Amino acid sequence: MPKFAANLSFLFTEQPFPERFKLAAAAGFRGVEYLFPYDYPAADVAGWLREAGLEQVLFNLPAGDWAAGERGLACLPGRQGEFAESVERACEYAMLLDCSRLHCLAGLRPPGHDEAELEATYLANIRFAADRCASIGATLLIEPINSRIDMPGYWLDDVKKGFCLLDQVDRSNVKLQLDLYHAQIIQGDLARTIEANLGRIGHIQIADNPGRHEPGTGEINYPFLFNLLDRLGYAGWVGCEYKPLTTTEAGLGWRAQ
Ligand SMILES: O=C(O)C(=O)[C@@H](O)CO
Ligand SMILES: [Mg+2]
Repeated sequence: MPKFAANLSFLFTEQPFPERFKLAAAAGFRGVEYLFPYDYPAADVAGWLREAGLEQVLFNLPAGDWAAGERGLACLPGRQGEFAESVERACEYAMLLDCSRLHCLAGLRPPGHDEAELEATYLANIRFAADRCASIGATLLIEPINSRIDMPGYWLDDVKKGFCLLDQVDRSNVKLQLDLYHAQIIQGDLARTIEANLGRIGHIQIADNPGRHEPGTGEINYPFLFNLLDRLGYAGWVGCEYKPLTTTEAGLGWRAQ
């Protein structure tokens, strides 16, 4: 089986954020990821990781005004200064948390700008972020997210577009974050997509479809895909980014199958 990381924005939400680290460790996870650490001092988060014996696998760059509905800054013309600040803040946390993967949200398609302008803005921002990440030994991840159900208006909403952007960015420390739940909604053909692009995939996330619940609750054949990842020698992490159908603990049985 691959290495599974608990996503603490989705799992163990029965308890406050600081408590979730030890719950993840007690449930057998060795790594954690979450959306954002910025509500807490990095030294506190580092302490929770250390006490639980966990590796910090991944978190996101600040993504604009999340509460107001923003979902990243990278494709937004006119927001480059704020984007640069978000890169700096994420890198400060990554160094203190010893985290070598950062995910950069693309943003929602803004009205009044053509596709060429959004793409040029995105590519320039991603190259800037990649070079700063390289200076601390980190990989920058970009993730296709479905815009049909979970994030209407999201700009990077196609898996092929994600791989095409990787080619254009042309930085060896930029990889694709393949969230198999989103990929299933966007296009399916999961096994072939993994097999054809393994070297360009820097992180994987899982949830079943429909519902975004734990593996085994929907149409995706996760035992088959986990076997495939083992057979292909995928050495990265698989983030458990799903909404437990009932409780987190009750929904962990799929790992033993
Ligand atoms: O929504 C997802 O899927 C993610 O991986 C998040 O990090 C994006 O906010
Ligand atoms: Mg995801």
